Amino acid sequence: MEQLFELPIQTKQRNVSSKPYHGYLCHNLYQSLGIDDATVLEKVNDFTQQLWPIQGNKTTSETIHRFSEQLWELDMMVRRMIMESFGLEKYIDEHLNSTNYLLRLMKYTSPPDDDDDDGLEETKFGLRVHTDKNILTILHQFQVDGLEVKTKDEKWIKVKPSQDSFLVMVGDSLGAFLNGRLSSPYHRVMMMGKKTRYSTALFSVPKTGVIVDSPEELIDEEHPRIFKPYQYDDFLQFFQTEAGRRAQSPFHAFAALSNTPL
Ligand SMILES: O=C(O)CCC(=O)C(=O)O
Ligand SMILES: [Fe+2]
Repeated sequence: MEQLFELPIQTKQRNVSSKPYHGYLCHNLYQSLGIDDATVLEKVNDFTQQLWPIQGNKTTSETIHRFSEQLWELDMMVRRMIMESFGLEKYIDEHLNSTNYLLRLMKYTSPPDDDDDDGLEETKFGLRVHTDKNILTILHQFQVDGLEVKTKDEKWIKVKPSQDSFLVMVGDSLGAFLNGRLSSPYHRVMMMGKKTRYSTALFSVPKTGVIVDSPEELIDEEHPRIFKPYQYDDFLQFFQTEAGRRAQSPFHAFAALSNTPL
């Protein structure tokens, strides 16, 4: 991670993707590199080739690929368990095959010194409050904490850093697929101390063209359909619009069939 982020900004900016928000991102304390289809070695090689055009970087490619493959296994295991717990066995294969994987490597620098307390919160945001838009996210924060998750009763929980544990987070698209049986939690990153923070996230993302729709087993009189069927890329497009960016819950603004916030 250190080696990647030490590269000059012009180099990191060569990490581009055809999908919005899938390449290099940089704002305030946050920087992030994105690797589309990180479970496919050739695609990881394309990424390292973007950064090191002459000879690529075999060691980095292999490390990223091995890491992604193991997280991919975990992602599939968790999704399988979730589907089984809702009696959706017959959809498991189709569901597991309906996603690609985006790996994000993230670096957060420590906030500037600020002795007076005014406006302090603002400067400490590593990542603003959001829900993930995809299916499932497998997060890892290595040594420095910062990730906070909001509970249903509106309390912020700090996630303790751990070298050997991962956090599994439900995304909007899994919530929609399950007709609201699980919901995507709001979360954010707050940078408090003086240390640089590194984290990683593997996102399972609906493939282009796949319609995210709830199985009929999850829809009945007691559980009416909450979201319209949609294509993930259309949601990303919406998120790029003014209305999408301004909405408190962009996903709700895009796909909810009723106006009552969840
Ligand atoms: O860095 C983290 O721990 C969280 C990252 C995150 O929430 C995201 O990339 O969606
Ligand atoms: Fe997130």
